Amino acid sequence: MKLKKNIALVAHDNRKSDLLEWVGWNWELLSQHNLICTGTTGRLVETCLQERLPDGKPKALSIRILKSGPLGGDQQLGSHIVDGLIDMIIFFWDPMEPQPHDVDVKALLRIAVLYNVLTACNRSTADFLISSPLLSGPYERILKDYSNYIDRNIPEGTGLTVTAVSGG
Ligand SMILES: O=C(CO)COP(=O)(O)O
Repeated sequence: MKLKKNIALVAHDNRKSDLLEWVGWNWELLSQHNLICTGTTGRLVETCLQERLPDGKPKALSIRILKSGPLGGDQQLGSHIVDGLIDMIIFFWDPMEPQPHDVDVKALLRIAVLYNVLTACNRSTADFLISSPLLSGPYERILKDYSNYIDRNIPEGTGLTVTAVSGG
């Protein structure tokens, strides 16, 4: 993990105001990192940060806006995790309302655990993550070795040939 972190920011509609308040509180620190957001969250975060940047500095902001969550944004973010492009996720998901893309949300949270990505789903955890002394230095994220799984024997007769793929 480099000094400049790749931080994903995502919130469901009922939690967007909480996330924006948190972003507003931490704007100075956040604007020093690369931000990756799902669609609607991203547009709101961008506006929130641009309003706070000193005049003439909006270009200093590094923010990538993916598709909206229900339109595939969570899956895009999951794919970024698999590719090693995300260091931290601040994901204020809604514990009180089902989402049309609940399966995508679950998949995103699963893949974040699998790849040992820092994940905060509430404000207290987000506060602890953003104020961690580890944030301002390089950090080696330990990845579990899944080579036994990758090299597992597939029972004969499936018609499948398992070929090792570099990097798993
Ligand atoms: O639904 C989301 C995450 O599951 C967030 O999507 P939006 O940021 O597009 O609202």
